[in-house]
Amino acid sequence: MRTAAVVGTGLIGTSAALALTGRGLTVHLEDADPDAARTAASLGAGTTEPAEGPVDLAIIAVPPALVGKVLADCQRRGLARCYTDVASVKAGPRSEIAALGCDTVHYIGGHPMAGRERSGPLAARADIFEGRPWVLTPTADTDTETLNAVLELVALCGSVPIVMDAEAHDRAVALVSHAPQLLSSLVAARLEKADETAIRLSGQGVRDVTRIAASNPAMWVDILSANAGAVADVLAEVAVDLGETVTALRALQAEEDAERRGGAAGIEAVMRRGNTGQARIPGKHGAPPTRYETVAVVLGDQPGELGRLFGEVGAAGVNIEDVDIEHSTGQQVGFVQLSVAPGAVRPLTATLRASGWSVRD
Ligand SMILES: NC(=O)C1=CN([C@@H]2O[C@H](COP(=O)(O)OP(=O)(O)OC[C@H]3O[C@@H](n4cnc5c(N)ncnc54)[C@H](O)[C@@H]3O)[C@@H](O)[C@H]2O)C=CC1
Ligand SMILES: O=C(O)C(=O)Cc1ccc(O)cc1
Repeated sequence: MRTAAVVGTGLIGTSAALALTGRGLTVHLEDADPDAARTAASLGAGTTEPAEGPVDLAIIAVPPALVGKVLADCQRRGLARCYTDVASVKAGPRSEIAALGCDTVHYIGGHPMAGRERSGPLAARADIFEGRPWVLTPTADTDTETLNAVLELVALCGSVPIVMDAEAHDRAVALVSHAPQLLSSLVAARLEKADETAIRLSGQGVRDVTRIAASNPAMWVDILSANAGAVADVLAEVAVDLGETVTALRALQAEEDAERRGGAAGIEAVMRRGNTGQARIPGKHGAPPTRYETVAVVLGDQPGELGRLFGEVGAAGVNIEDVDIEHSTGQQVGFVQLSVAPGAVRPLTATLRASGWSVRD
């Protein structure tokens, strides 16, 4: 594949375009909003000049409800030899594509399972897809050339292809993406009118749970409108669990010992089910979950400290698997949690302490 077109140069379109230009492809950028396409081009994502002939692959990166219409329009113009999209839901767009009479031989649905809580080209990054699943939903008649073109796109973006049926995809993302998005928003909504003194106490837990609550509401209305039933099914089950959890918490306040024990058992059960579910989430690159342990280092809030710390960890021959940085309100220090292989915790702690770092026990 040598040439591509990206139609819709928001977060996902521009990120894919950056990944492709980074690998030497020529990418033609289009957007209904010319400013978005110009911004993407200025970031190095490609050119706003139209292609002279059909490109190898067009990537349609517009809101889910517009995928059918935009695909039909691109095919009418003969923009590309093969087409894919990146919409977060797959069954609705597929029905629309069929209803509009699009060419489904040269089209394959796609959904990179990676994103950010921000929108627009300025939030784009070439590396957001690395190691992440990229779902492909071929139609019954998608041809091999189209499948190969999109497999090349997925490989160039560093993602892992997973072929799925569109309905199965939509049920899966209701569980792992769409319901979690709403639950994150619901937890964050509790903070809307909370007392400032309470908000100031926010630590890493509430930050982790509410990160995606910063997402763009308009985009999520589009996504949820196209998967409302499946998401409602998941949330109805959560509502049952919530009801039982509230009952267990009330029981914890009871006078009677037996009732309090029942409450504690209920809470323990929900925590244990959570432990089991959380442990099933795969680690980086879709690998089975790996248990890492953390080394927590206190860091002065000054330029270059993080780089110096990473340099020392690297020199000690330890691979950093993940990093979390926690700032304490009103203090000039932060805590850096380095996730490392369990066997590396003791030697790394000793090495860092020996060179003057403050490592928490
Ligand atoms: N944001 C995320 O984390 C993820 C989003 N997706 C999917 O990617 C697609 C794009 O989402 P984002 O990049 O986040 O949205 P975005 O809002 O950042 O970008 C969408 C772009 O499409 C353009 N657009 C709208 N109508 C158009 C038309 N008719 N022709 C050409 N351009 C048009 C808009 O002007 C905008 O620049 C959506 O289908 C979304 O479901 C997939 C994975 C993750
Ligand atoms: O930010 C995250 O963790 C996400 O999971 C973002 C995301 C949003 C929408 C998608 O269709 C896929 C991924």
